[in-house]
Amino acid sequence: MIELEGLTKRYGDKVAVDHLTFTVRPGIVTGFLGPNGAGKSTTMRMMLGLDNPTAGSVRIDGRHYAQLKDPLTAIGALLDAKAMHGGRSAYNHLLCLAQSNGIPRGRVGEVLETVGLTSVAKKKAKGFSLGMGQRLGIAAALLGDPKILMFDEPVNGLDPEGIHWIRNLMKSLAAAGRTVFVSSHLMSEMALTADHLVVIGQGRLLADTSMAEFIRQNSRSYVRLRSPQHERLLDVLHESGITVVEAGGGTLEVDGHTPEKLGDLAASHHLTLHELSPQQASLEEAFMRLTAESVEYHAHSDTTGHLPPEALPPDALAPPEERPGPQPGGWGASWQQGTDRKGA
Ligand SMILES: Nc1ncnc2c1ncn2[C@@H]1O[C@H](COP(=O)(O)OP(=O)(O)OP(=O)(O)O)[C@@H](O)[C@H]1O
Repeated sequence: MIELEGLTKRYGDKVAVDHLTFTVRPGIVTGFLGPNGAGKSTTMRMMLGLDNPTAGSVRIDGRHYAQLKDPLTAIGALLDAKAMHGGRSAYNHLLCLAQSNGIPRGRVGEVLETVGLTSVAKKKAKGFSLGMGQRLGIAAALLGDPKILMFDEPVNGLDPEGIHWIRNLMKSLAAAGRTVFVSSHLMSEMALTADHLVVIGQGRLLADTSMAEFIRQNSRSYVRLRSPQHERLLDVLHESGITVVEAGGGTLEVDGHTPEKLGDLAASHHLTLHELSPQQASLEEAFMRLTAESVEYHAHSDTTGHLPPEALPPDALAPPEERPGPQPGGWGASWQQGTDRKGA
């Protein structure tokens, strides 16, 4: 369990993390979301004792990080996959970590096997691709068989097979009773992986709730209708006092009424329906609605901080399997943190 209480970090005038209080519980995957610059990495660094809080505290199973004996056996983390000695082989990199934390040598081979790097164990890490580096970072996190695992953008650079693998790994770690805390900008991936969400914006807590509740509270649900007797259907709906939005392509959208009621209404007027489908917004849309006010870095010209509806991705309402990944250069495109900016 990770417990944050009033956690705050200031860099000069900049409040990077602002009185965060929440608990990350065992047995589930908790997703950590926020727009660029929201304070996620800073929060994770303070959890690992890499940055000192200006105020507040973090406890790892009841203790401050500095009080942990052999910290890798209590909490394993992937923060920056490139933060390793490139001249060392993957095996030696992990062996050094193991020796400094009282972890038996045999565990190195085990974690290399788990992440699929056994065949390149003797190769120097500087020749690794981004995806291989991520796998090595994950191996380091697993090395001490810790009860708590923390991953900052773990799928960054992984191919589809790798993404599938890390998703299942996180779920199985949680199912085994471990605490799993993961940040990602890939909303479709987060929707498939996390059970619970902590969302921050400009350093402040915006939500701490289950995935289902988060989407329900922050998104619109409606029914989509399509009929070859479009005009007649519109008339029937209007006559029944039902507000309709014409969504283009001959589709109609209705809020606040069940598919059953709308289907029965159409049938009672002998109207044919080619579509009658309940729609639930995606995690991406829910996230963008909640954080629109706190997005620091906009890719469009609106300076108010509000995202107009037309700025939402056109696929935001599509089911996850039909949604493309984040667009290059869009808000969803993640960028690897440079250590220079994080050095304080
Ligand atoms: N060492 C530092 N010195 C000064 N400001 C910093 C430092 N590290 C972070 N910040 C600032 O603190 C804020 C939070 O940054 P942080 O990297 O924690 O956000 P993030 O949510 O991880 O962002 P991203 O999604 O882009 O990775 C940003 O405004 C950032 O510029």
